[in-house]
Amino acid sequence: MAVNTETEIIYRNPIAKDGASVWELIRDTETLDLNSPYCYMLLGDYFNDTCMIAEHEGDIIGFISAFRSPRNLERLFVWQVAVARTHQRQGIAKNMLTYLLKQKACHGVRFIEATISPSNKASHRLFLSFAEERSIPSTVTAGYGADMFPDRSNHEDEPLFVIGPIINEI
Ligand SMILES: CC(=O)NCC[C@H](N)C(=O)O
Repeated sequence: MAVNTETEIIYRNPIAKDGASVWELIRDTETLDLNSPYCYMLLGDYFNDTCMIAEHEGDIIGFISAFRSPRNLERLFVWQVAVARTHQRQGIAKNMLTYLLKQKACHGVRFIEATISPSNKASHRLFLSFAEERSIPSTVTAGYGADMFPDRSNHEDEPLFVIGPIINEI
């Protein structure tokens, strides 16, 4: 059942204690690679300046994990974007990405990168519309091919989307 949440969403950076709830969110969306609960705790502890939570009535219903490339700080790699099934198609992912890019930790970011598998239609829509609405160029290259994943994992290709250069502040 979709929930109309136009006014009640809270956007904030995660903390380590959010790890278990984020893990449950990713598990329940069934579209992303499910990392360990420990991984989501680490993200909330060490990378939380470039991660974002969306919360509705105390429940975590959205999550973005990202980090700036250690080799090139102008590049923000967006690792995962997830919104609960009950809250999708309401602009929550775009709001999380917009709020994230306005964070002090993202000042100076000129390229947004992400790998998006063909079946991840929601992230396809998010990244391409985000770029189009701001007239920012976007490119797609090979990324991580299915053949890079373990045999029998049935993992899809993970093409690399790059949005940029971002000239003006988002
Ligand atoms: C943007 C996004 O959510 N990419 C997912 C990459 C990968 N399949 C994962 O789930 O970590």
